[in-house]
Amino acid sequence: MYLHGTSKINDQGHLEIGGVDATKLVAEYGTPLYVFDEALVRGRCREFVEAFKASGLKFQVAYASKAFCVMAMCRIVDEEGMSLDVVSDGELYTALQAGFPADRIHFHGNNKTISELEMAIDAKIGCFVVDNFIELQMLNAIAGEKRQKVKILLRITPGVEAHTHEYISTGQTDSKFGFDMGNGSAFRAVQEASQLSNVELLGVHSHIGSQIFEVEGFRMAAEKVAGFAVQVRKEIGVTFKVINLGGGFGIRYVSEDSPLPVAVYVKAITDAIKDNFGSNDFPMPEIWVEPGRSIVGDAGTTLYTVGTTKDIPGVRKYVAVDGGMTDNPRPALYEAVYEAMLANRATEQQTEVVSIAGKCCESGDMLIWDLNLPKVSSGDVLAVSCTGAYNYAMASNYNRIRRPGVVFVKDGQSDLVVKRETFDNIVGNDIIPARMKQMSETV
Ligand SMILES: Cc1ncc(COP(=O)(O)O)c(C=O)c1O
Ligand SMILES: N[C@@H](CCCC[NH3+])C(=O)O
Repeated sequence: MYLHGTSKINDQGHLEIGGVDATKLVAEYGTPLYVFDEALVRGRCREFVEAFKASGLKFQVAYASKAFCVMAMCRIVDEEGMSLDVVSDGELYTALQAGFPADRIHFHGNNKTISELEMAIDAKIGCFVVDNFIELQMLNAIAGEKRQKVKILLRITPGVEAHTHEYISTGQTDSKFGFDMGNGSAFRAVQEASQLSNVELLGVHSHIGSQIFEVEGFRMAAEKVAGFAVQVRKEIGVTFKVINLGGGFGIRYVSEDSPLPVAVYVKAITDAIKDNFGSNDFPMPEIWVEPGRSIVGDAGTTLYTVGTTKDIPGVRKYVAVDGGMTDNPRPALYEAVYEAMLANRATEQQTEVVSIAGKCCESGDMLIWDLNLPKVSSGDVLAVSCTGAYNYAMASNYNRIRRPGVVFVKDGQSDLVVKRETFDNIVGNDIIPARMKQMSETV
């Protein structure tokens, strides 16, 4: 398993993260457990901020909180001086409860409800990323009722899509998100927005995909957005002050993955903006990005306890852990691949190939296929790396399994930042109608 950030193997032959022995974390907090390497998270935030500073452009780095949104994470993002992107009232509420400055919050989403818009306007958030014409009119109307003028970006689909390792230039992009540039709706959206009295159009936003390993797609997107900006300035006299190029920067899930250093992605983006805008007699816009996975992905490790095994000679050995698709749905959803090791026997020779099964009542609940490990026993601690993004965030209570706790580790210290769910959490919202209580009492 690739050792990320501060992870290392200590003198006891155990995995250690943030200076804390994984077996100690298991003894203290139980399993499954999400463990975050806080120094790695902060380091990534700083890499983005420093790289943008080096460009000399005005910028905002907004952490895409959909990747992992809990109050302690919002505190880190605030302390690192970044902005925060939310996509629902739940994420907005989490940020506000954590004391995140509202004016650095950006609100995304293709179907924001009236109450979400009201909540965000009341909180005086920094920017709405408007996705469609209905939202644009709704936002203008609600802002008017509240006697406010709100800042917006328009989300446009520039016709560049990243399919992990390659990019396609599509004419009319088939996407549920945003205003299409190809069919003219992006242009109409700018016309419409610029005439509304309760919105201030700052510029446009585009997001081309996720887990991207090259810079080419960002360059293509910057080029197309710049072309659009120039056209808009010429034909309707509207000048974009902000260009947001979204997120999508790739991380190393498995040893074969080779993401670029953050500074390389950022330089490519800022160079593309400088090239395309500088050469078109256009005032240099502010550049915003929204990294999610690349801030938290490889900082997360999930610790599990090994339970049962099933050996089918000549076929496969299944090793079951006490979590699975409920805490990490990505293998089942996307065939995502992960690396893992025995955290309590990290230096032992790998002698068998096993497949890691979850505990859900579902054949598809497999975390890792064909993993080399030392001979595994019940009670061993399995550490799966790179589970920081879209794991806790997408966890579920399928089979009424309680969501794990989350711990931040740093400099030999561990802090619980999300408690493990309790049985009360599981039944807490259930209601037995009175007539059923009466029936059971009469039986
Ligand atoms: C609009 C938008 N911004 C930012 C992100 C964050 O992407 P990533 O986690 O790949 O950086 C996403 C998710 O893909 C997104 O849809
Ligand atoms: N949830 C996805 C990424 C979606 C990003 C949101 N636009 C994942 O786990 O990789």
